Amino acid sequence: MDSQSNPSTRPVSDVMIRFDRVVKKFGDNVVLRDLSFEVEPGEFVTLIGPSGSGKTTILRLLMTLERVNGGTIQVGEEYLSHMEKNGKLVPADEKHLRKVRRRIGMVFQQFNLFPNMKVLQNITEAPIRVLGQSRDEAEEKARSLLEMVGLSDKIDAHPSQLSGGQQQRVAIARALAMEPEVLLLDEVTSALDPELVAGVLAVLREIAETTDITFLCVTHEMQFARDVSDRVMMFDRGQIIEDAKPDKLFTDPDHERTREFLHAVLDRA
Ligand SMILES: Nc1ncnc2c1ncn2[C@@H]1O[C@H](COP(=O)(O)OP(=O)(O)OP(=O)(O)O)[C@@H](O)[C@H]1O
Repeated sequence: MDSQSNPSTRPVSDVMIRFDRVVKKFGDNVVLRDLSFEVEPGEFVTLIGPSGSGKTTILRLLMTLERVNGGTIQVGEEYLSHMEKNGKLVPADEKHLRKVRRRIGMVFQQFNLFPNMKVLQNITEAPIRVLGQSRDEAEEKARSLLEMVGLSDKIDAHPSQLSGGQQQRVAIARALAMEPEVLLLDEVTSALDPELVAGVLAVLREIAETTDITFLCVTHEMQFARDVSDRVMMFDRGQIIEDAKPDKLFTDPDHERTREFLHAVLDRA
């Protein structure tokens, strides 16, 4: 068996995210069935698939908002559900979970900004409280991030004074301020008016191209997925049925379900 086909024998330094035979159930509903996949450091991987197939569940497991019912998840060399103690794997405690969680940022469909804080404070709050940065350091970083997302002039605005697209760009800046190694994107444009989508996608594209952050992205924006992803995984009924480079998957998929899904999505667009 080559090392590619057996995730558990590959050196961990090659892998930023590893799901190894993960099972996730909600009651009798088995959402993920022995799911295994890996994402390399710096890769941009997109998950596509029908509604309800378990894509968001994958991201929520990585954020430790859900727990696995079987199998293991690793971020870099660290397990989410377990930690190493005296050479043995034991169940993770809260401190360990916080440490792993800190490596991961997430941007949601709903921007979830703090409504009572101005844009600047929305971005500096967590770096000051969680990373222990000084206010000056956090504000300097926030200013450069706001420039990156094209919102330098909104630094003193409140979220309610911004468009949805601008709020989402603040949410992206806020996630980046925590210096994540992994950024999870969950349908980040689906709550936006169509004319605001391009601005948000352009920002994400720039971040993907100019940083070494590892991305795991769930989206229905097929053109974006095709342009930005290193790999696209087609997900159906709790399993990856196809995992390929975007040009291959979008033009010549191997699996009939992928073909049907792409037709359905592109017909709707
Ligand atoms: N907290 C929960 N309790 C019970 N069932 C849940 C919960 N979260 C998700 N599910 C179920 O798990 C399945 C997968 O949901 P998930 O949100 O991961 O799918 P998805 O592929 O992201 O779908 P969509 O594209 O519609 O967001 C669905 O059947 C859903 O009803």
